[in-house]
Amino acid sequence: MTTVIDGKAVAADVVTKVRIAAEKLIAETGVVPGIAVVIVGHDPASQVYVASKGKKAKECGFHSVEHALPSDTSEADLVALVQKLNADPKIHGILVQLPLPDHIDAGKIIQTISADKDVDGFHFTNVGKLGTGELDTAFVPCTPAGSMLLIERALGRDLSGLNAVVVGRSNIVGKPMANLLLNANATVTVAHSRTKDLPALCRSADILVAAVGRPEMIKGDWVKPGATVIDVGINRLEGGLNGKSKLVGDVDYGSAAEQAGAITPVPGGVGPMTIALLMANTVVSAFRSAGQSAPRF
Ligand SMILES: NC(=O)C1=CN([C@@H]2O[C@H](COP(=O)(O)OP(=O)(O)OC[C@H]3O[C@@H](n4cnc5c(N)ncnc54)[C@H](OP(=O)(O)O)[C@@H]3O)[C@@H](O)[C@H]2O)C=CC1
Ligand SMILES: Nc1nc(=O)c2c([nH]1)NC[C@@H]1CN(c3ccc(C(=O)N[C@@H](CCC(=O)O)C(=O)O)cc3)C=[N+]21
Repeated sequence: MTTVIDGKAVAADVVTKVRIAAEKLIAETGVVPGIAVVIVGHDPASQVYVASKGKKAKECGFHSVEHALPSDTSEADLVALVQKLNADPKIHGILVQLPLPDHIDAGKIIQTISADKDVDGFHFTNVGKLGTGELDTAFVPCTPAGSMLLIERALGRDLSGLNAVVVGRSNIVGKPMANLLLNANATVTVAHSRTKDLPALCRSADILVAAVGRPEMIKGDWVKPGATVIDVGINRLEGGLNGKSKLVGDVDYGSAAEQAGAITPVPGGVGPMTIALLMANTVVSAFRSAGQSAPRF
C-alpha cells in the first residue's frame, strides 16, 4: 500500500510546536518573535505565498511585518531596507521573496541579510554551516528542512544504507537537500539537466526528491517499487476546473503513486512544510537572540 504523506498535517504539528515555544519565550523573557517579509513587484504567486506567511506568523503569535515594494525599487533602496531590518531588535527573521526583478542583484541582497536573521538559510555563513554539518547554529533552508522532516516521518529510521537521488541542483532546494540527506547518512546523487539516463538513475533511488520545475516530468516507471518520493515541484497549469489554474508537481503523481511506498502530493505536501519551517527558524532565531537554548523541530 502506498502511503500518501500528509504535509499539511505534519506542517500543522510543527506550527503548533512553534506557537507553544513562542508562548514560552514570551512568558519567560518578554521577547516576541518577529518576522519581516519583503516582496518587490506584483507576481501573483509570490503575493499568495507572502500572504500565507503573514497568516501563519500571526497564528504562531509572532510580530509580523510585510514590506511590499514597487517593481521599480532600486537595489540601493532594498539594501537600505534590509540594513534597517538587520538593526531592528523586534525582528528575528528576514525573508526577501525570490525571484527579484532583473535589475536587482539577488545575491547581493541575500548576503546583506544578517546571517543571524537569515531564516531562509541562503547566506554564505548558513550555507557553510550546513555544508560542514554545524546544524546546531545554522539556519537550514525551509523547503529542504521540511522535506527532510517528511522523509524522517515516512521512514521512521536512520537513512544509513539508503540511496537518495535529488533531481535539481539549485542553491535553494537541490544542493541543501543533498547536504541534509548526506548528513543523515544516505548515499546521495545529485542529478541535473546534463545527467545521462535520468530514468535509470531515479530507479536506483530509495529516496527520490524532485526539484526540477518541470510539470509531471518524473514518471511511474522511473520510481523504484517501495521508494519514498518527495515532490518539491510547484507548477501552475492553465485549464483546471472552472477555468482556474491547476497545481501540479514535478512528479507524475498518478503513475508514481502506483510504484512508491510513500509519496507527497501537490498541493498539500512540501509546500505547507516550507512555511511551517520558516516559522520554526524564526522562533529559533528569537530564542538565540534572547540567549536561550533553542527548541528543535
Ligand atoms: N514547495 C516549495 O516550497 C518550493 C517549491 N519550489 C519548486 O521546486 C521546483 C524547483 O525549484 P528550484 O530549485 O528553485 O528551480 P531551479 O530552476 O533553480 O532549478 C531547477 C533544477 O532542475 C534541473 N533541471 C531542469 N530541467 C531538467 C531536466 N530536464 N532533467 C534534469 N534536471 C533538470 C536544473 O538543472 P541545471 O542546473 O543543469 O540547469 C536545475 O538544477 C520548482 O517547481 C519550484 O516552483 C521551489 C521552492 C520552494
Ligand atoms: N526567499 C524565498 N524563500 C522561499 O521559501 C520562497 C521564495 N523566496 N520564493 C518562492 C518559493 C516558493 N515557496 C513556496 C512556499 C509555500 C508553498 C505552498 O504553501 N504551497 C501550497 C499550495 C499553495 C497554492 O495553492 O498556491 C501546497 O503546496 O500545498 C509553495 C511554495 C517558497 N519560496
